[in-house]
Amino acid sequence: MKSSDAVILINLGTPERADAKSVRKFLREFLWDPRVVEIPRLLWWPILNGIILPFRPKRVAHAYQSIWTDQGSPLKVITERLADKLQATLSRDQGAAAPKIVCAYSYGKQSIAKQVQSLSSQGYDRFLLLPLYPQYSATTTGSVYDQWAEIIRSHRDIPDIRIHKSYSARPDFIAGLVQSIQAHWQAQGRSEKLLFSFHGIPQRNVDLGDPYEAQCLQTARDVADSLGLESAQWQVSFQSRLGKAEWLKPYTDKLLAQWGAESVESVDVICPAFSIDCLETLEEIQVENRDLFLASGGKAYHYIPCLNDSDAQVFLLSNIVLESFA
Ligand SMILES: C=CC1=C(C)c2cc3[nH]c(cc4nc(cc5[nH]c(cc1n2)c(C)c5CCC(=O)O)C(CCC(=O)O)=C4C)c(C)c3C=C
Ligand SMILES: [Fe+2]
Ligand SMILES: [Fe+2]
Repeated sequence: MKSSDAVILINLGTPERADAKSVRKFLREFLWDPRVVEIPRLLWWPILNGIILPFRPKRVAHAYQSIWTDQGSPLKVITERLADKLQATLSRDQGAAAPKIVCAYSYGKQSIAKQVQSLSSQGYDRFLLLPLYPQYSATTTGSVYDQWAEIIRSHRDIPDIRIHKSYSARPDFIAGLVQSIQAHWQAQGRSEKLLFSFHGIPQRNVDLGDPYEAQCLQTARDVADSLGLESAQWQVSFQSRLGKAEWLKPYTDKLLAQWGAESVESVDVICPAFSIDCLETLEEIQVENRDLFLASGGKAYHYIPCLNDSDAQVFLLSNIVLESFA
């Protein structure tokens, strides 16, 4: 490692403000990425512009308002805080050789290309792109590879840029999740079921070769094994689907409603596809799905936060950084 190394922590991105206009702008860019929605452009354009963008932003802006903080969107606030902590830890341990840590987002402000350009102008010449997606999917990490290829294409003297593809089964990632669940159990007691709710993707993507589902199942199994759980005590599900096509099953909301109706009394939910708490965890899982479970007959529902800027997350990422530049 040398002092001209830099790490770009990459997250999905988020609207600039919690209003319909900002959400529309964000969704227009995000949902137009062919990695995210694989429907042919000629078919997708009228659906996006005629059905989704005129109506969805108002409803989603409401959801964002319910989680917004004085500093902005939780996804951005916590990602930046994590970068600061990682920088402090690496600077403490590596001194002058520590790499510079910054954040970038696939959609919205602070793009990966802009960060590479800004770091290059400051003299940094070796880059690690570190997408904060533990499990690889073409819909998320694949799109970071596309942006990496764009950067390469636009340079004559190509910069040294490496990417970390995934970390779904790394022992330090699994240990971080295990510690977080155990700490939750110590503080709040243990529920009847532990649910691993991952962000969904269309079933078709998996049929065409996306390894995301297999990596999610691996993460969950490794954590459950480390906790010594029996198969009846835990389950995997998939949340946040969009549109009418079939997505990965079982669906989190349907499963929770079914459990409530079947007299499952209490559930702990953790979302290991998300490194950082965001709309999909803080609103959909912590509020919407809690209400659903309780209304269906469940008695207690606990959401276990993402690793966020915890020591376990900083430890995991600093290990990845040190290995990448070794
Ligand atoms: C067509 C759709 C989508 C796919 C495929 C998809 C995959 C996917 N997304 C994440 C992580 C996040 N998604 C977030 C929000 C979000 N996701 C979609 C659609 C797809 N995601 C939408 C439309 C939205 C916006 C909110 C909404 O309109 O419902 C976020 C949170 C952003 C925030 O600002 O807080 C994250 C993070 C993963 C990991 C993933 C596949 C593996
Ligand atoms: Fe998403
Ligand atoms: Fe959602």
